Amino acid sequence: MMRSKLMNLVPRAVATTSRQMSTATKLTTVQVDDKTGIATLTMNRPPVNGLNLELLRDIHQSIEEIEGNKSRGLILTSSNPTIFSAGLDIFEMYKPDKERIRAFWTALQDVWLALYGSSVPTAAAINGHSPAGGCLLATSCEYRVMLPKYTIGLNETKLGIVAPKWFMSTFESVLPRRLAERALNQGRMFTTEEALAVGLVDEVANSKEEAIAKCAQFIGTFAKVNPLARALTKQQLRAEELKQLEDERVQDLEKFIFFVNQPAVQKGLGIYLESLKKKATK
Ligand SMILES: CCCCC/C=C/C(=O)SCCNC(=O)CCNC(=O)[C@H](O)C(C)(C)COP(=O)(O)OP(=O)(O)OC[C@H]1O[C@@H](n2cnc3c(N)ncnc32)[C@H](O)[C@@H]1OP(=O)(O)O
Repeated sequence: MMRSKLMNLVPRAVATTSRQMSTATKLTTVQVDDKTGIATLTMNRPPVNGLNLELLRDIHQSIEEIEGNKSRGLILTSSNPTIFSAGLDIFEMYKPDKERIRAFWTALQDVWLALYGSSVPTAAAINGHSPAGGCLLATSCEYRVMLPKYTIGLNETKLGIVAPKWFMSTFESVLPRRLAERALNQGRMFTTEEALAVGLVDEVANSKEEAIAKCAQFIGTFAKVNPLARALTKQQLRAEELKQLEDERVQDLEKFIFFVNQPAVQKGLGIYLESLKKKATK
């Protein structure tokens, strides 16, 4: 999959303005800085950037667009001032529609394969909370800059659900194995400060603009590196995890469908949704 993307790695000419590649009618926007050639992909699904089918499809399309336009890098961020992404939209999994839930999980697989396997350098400007699926998106990138006083982590066990293997291996590609295992079992959410201390994020910034600038600086470190050599190196390092999901996509989908339809899981998701609603009315 990544091999075809490598064809796009011919350096592009740089101009001095920024241009909008996607329209705001979608749940994502892509803005390319023509000075740096770096694309910023912004998630924009109020209220919390819950990853539903449509947002996942738009994220996937935007990543493909960025790959196709020979951008020099991809920065993932959110238009919400306090939330990067609340993770998977629980309404997609609670009392699910039979057809839609299959499309939903397939779209999530597509996004992960495209982002984790992206041929361009990737960074996340984490400008708010980033639980579960939000953490998956951030850790699929090569670099993370986070704003203070937010939280990030894979909290699935706290919801009574189990993160699939590829969520775990993405997490483990960033954190030491022992720490990743403990955090996954605990469903631990790290504060920005804790995330920085353990290496779950690389830097802290005081504003979204600063976070984006730091991400761009990281991407800039590859300016003098041959893009094809860099992409092939990244591809080799990530090949095992990517191949595992590519080979087991159907089984992964069936496993998810079986799991999510278990009465105990449905009950747990219902209780969790109620607790989120109660929190909102307090
Ligand atoms: C079965 C196998 C699957 C394995 C993989 C699963 C991966 C996942 O991603 S599961 C989802 C995990 N996500 C969470 O646990 C996050 C839950 N949300 C929160 O913790 C908070 O909402 C917040 C920190 C993200 C934001 O807090 P705050 O700014 O205070 O906003 P509210 O809590 O008031 O939320 C506003 C609004 O949005 C609804 N909502 C929040 N998160 C989700 C979500 N993930 N899915 C659907 N809806 C969500 C929340 O209920 C509020 O709704 P209203 O009360 O109707 O306004």
